[in-house]
Amino acid sequence: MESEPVSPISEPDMATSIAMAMAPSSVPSTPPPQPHRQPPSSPPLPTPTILNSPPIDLSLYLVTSSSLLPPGRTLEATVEAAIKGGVTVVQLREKALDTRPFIDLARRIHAITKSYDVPLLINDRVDVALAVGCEGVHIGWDDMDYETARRLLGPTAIIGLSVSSLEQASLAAATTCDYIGVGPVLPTPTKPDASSPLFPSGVRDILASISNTRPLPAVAIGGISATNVQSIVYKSRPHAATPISGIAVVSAIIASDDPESASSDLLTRSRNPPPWAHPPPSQTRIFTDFYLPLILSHAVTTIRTIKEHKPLVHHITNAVVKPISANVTLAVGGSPIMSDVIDEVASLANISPYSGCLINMGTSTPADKALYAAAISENNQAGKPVVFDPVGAGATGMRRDIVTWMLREAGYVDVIKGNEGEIRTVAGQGVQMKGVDSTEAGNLEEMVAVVQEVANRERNIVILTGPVDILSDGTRTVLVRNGHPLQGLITGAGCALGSVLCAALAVSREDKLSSCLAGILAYNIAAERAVAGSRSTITGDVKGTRRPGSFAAAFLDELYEVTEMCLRGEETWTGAVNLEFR
Ligand SMILES: Cc1ncc(COP(=O)(O)OP(=O)(O)O)c(N)n1
Ligand SMILES: Cc1ncsc1CCOP(=O)(O)O
Repeated sequence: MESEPVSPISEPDMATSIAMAMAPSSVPSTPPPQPHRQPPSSPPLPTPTILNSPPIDLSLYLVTSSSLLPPGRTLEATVEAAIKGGVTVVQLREKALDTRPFIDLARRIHAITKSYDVPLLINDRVDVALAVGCEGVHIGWDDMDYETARRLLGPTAIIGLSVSSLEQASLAAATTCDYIGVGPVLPTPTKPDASSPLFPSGVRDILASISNTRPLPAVAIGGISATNVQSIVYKSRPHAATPISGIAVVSAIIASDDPESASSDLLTRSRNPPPWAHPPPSQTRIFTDFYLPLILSHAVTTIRTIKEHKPLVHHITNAVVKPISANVTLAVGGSPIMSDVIDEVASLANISPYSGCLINMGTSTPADKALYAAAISENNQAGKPVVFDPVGAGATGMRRDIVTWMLREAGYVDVIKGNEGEIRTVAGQGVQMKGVDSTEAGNLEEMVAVVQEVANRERNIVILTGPVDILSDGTRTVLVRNGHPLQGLITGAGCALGSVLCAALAVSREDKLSSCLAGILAYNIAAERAVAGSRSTITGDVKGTRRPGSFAAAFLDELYEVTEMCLRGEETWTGAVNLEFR
């Protein structure tokens, strides 16, 4: 923001400044003709001025749209309630209004915003801003060009520009605009003519692209609601550049029956770091061979903590894998519950300090989206982990749509676990899968890159399971070469790993990658021990197996044995680990 005071613009001056601005800046302009005036329809208004505004607080930016008001509510009452709830900027965006009623409405709204010291900006219409004397405008690339708007409004008016691409970001950074509105973040019915959604990772790329030239204050806009705001703010945060300064919303406030609470809820959620946030990379365990003993010792502690706290694992999963998932959860010390009832998700998310939710879309239908959204939202709010297994993600268009919706709109998932085809689908690669088995056999280096890319995009943990399991949080990556091919012959062995990951995260969330690694190591080494045979601490027998039926039972036994060892503080089983750090 520039801080020079500006002299009030009187009406004749306004006409002069419009004419000057329209003329090429190098050509001296002749005095404009006196504009034709209509008789005022109401008593004369005070001379309009563009105020000398203090630096703008973009935390919660309300954009209006009277057409979305609930029946019986006025825009004036909604704006006032929203300001009481914490709105820090108001933009009047009334596409259907002609100039006269637009100016009249703007004057009424300005009287309210001024009394709360909240800036009022006008969407698109520099003439309306000048007529009303409010604090500025928001303009897009089809509206009046920035330089002209600035010349008309003066140096201290607030002018925001829309940014929907890297190119527009660089054009905006070359101006002296005060902020940018970056969006649409998500698809939104409020602006049907909007360009393609950027999603949080696109917002992040835009912020990063201007961070070295002019790191402009930015608000994210488009499809933001109470359920996704924390996830959007979190995922759109660049690692090494200025984050967004706030969020801009239309329907989440304007269409609400209680705009004051809707606003205060949005503000609180957008300001508070989400309970599921990762610590920054600088505060997480270093993953190198040198630290292997520490990493393994942490794995043992994590598993022991599962046994001690018996976390509740709420499974929203497919019928095929429910028995093995429940048995695996019990073997590692967790407490399984299978429930697909939407009314239960809030209670289950809050029933115990140690719980988590596993969403496995093995037999999903679009009707399950409401259940998934509620489960994610409740667990996000409770700070409980959500593990997502996009089973068969690439098999059909319906599954691809559910995955896309889950990751973009439903909230935050801490872990995405899948086979190669599923993770490639999540990455946006058009993989056609047969049934729910992975059909691709890409090279390892490329798969590592895909896992890292998705983890970085989603700001979470991504696990690709296969002959080599690849885990990444976007910064640290581990390859696990433990496990046995017989795991692939047991229905649900892949899905039930999700139960262990969820149990591990339910008891230990400070370093989610380490917790997931603990779960995978115990799981895969149990499989190896089931094949090789180990001495039972109960019967003293040593019995290995090479056949799937007996493997299923032996695997469960070994999972129990390995996790019981952890409870006793024994680390010997970790001698079998075969890890590679990237
Ligand atoms: C804060 C904010 N950001 C972006 C927009 C979109 O503006 P624009 O591209 O001019 O589209 P319309 O709003 O005119 O449809 C905005 N209004 N506010
Ligand atoms: C004006 C605008 N610009 C980009 S998206 C959008 C509309 C946002 O509306 P909502 O908050 O209801 O999704």
